[in-house]
Amino acid sequence: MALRQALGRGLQLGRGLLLRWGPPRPLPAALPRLLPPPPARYRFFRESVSGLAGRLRRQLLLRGPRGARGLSLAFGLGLGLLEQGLEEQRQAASACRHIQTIFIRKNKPLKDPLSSFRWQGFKLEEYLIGQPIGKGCSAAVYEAAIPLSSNYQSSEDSKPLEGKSPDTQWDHGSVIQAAEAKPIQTNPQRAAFPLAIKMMWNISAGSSSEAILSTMRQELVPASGSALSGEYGAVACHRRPVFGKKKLEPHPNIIQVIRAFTSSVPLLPGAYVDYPDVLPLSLNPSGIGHSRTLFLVMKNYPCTLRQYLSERNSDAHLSTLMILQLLEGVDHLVRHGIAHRDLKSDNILVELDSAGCPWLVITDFGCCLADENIGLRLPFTSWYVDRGGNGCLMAPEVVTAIPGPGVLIDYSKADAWAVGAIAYEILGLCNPFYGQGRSSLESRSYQEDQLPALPDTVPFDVKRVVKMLLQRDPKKRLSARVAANVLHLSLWGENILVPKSLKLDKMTGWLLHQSAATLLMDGLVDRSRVETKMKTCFLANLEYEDLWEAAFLLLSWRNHSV
Ligand SMILES: Nc1ncnc2c1ncn2[C@@H]1O[C@H](COP(=O)(O)OP(=O)(O)OP(=O)(O)O)[C@@H](O)[C@H]1O
Repeated sequence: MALRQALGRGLQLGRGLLLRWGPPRPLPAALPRLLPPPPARYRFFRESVSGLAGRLRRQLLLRGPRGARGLSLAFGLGLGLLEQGLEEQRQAASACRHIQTIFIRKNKPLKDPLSSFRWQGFKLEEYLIGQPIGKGCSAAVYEAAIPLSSNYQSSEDSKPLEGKSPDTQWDHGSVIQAAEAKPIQTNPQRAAFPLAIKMMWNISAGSSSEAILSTMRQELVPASGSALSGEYGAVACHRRPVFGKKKLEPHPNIIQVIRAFTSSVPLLPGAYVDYPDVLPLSLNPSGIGHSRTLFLVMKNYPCTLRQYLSERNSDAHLSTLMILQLLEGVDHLVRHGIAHRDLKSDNILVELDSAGCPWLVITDFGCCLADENIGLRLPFTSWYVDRGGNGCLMAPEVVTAIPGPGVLIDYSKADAWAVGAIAYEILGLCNPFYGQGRSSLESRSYQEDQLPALPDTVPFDVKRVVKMLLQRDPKKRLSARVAANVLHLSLWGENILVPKSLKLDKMTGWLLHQSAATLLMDGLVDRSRVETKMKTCFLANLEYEDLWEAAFLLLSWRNHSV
């Protein structure tokens, strides 16, 4: 029954796609009812996809002013591309736009763990806080739950925050010392604590809510629309831009902060061992922290990318999917005029989808550049200007910049460079910019030919993408979008990437086929699969020029390698 409903929904959405290209040619209304018994299901599914894609293509052909004849013209790469009539290109661009419109709506993150607690979670007292999960330079992160949540199971390790004195509340001895020492959490533990609370250390923001929110505003960039609407932080939603600067639309590969509020600093497990100096006077007579600070509530992820990679060897396909997800996340940021500036494997969280594929989300926006006025071009007028977090993974154009009047640092490809460096870790090697000794490179001074060779098991296209992401010159470097498109085409577009026969109509047909298949997969199999999400991202960001650039690059690399 679920299968039928899903197929019905996929076909309905496909119909929506058809409607956009002209007079509807209705699909047989009885199609979902014709669903054959299980053994034939997948053949039927394949045929449905082909049929739907064929219909989509025919509608597109019929719609153009010059009709099908126009599209039958050869559309090649290189010179051939230049000779094409504008009309054909316009049609392809229009097909991309229409596909994009449909998939943008579908490119939503999964339900957050507090979606059924609309009016809850805006006060620290509502949470049950468990053990520390990790800490960085500016915060400690704890597992958490709202006690009434349906999936909460009481745990001996946790006690409610309210009504306990700091001294009796926690077992200070059972503290996990550092993020990297923590093994990947087991499922029962995470089921008891579906949330993670990040408690910022406040040593310079004062104790008023406004000052805290303003000073720590970068942390709020990935906050959802309702995250700040609680009374406790005394911040109304309409004032959000003052604190959050740019509003970032949700994305499957970007963390969602689902609640954010200020509160008094409580004594949490491990505080005296892990961060005694940043505690307020009331908790530690020699502490320099303020009594109030910012709390951010997120989904609790099982591990960071660093932890995941230290415990598992991923095959080439999974590794490519991981790099692709980071590129999709970075592209989303660039589109919103935001640079993360602190990408590293500790700032990427991982969970597994239902097929066991790692799902990556970029987190920790504390160092990001997200300014309405300057966008991605930071005036670098003195050494006091903050250039971001992670010195080792600072792109060459950022790390070598010299301040002066009128100097601007362009961050539009800086995060893409960091993805290139992290790709080494994903592909099973050490990050070339982390190591010590002679084998380590510095982003300030390395030459591209010094980059370590990637193993033979890494697909050729992936090797080229990594190399092109690590180009010193941002003009020669791939943008996150084009790099992502190259990987998408490499992963699922193999049959259209035939030199000399790459034609416009073939590409458009392939896109329509992918659209129909993704719509059906989304409803039919499991929408929380990484592969389906990635295809949705690809189709939601479809730009004709970027796609051709990616196809052209791929073919030219392959031609040169022969
Ligand atoms: N939502 C989450 N789910 C699970 N673990 C998390 C989550 N958020 C953070 N962590 C863990 O806490 C650690 C520290 O978090 P985070 O990087 O946000 O802190 P930070 O102080 O801002 O770090 P940095 O030193 O990079 O500025 C992470 O490396 C990770 O191990």
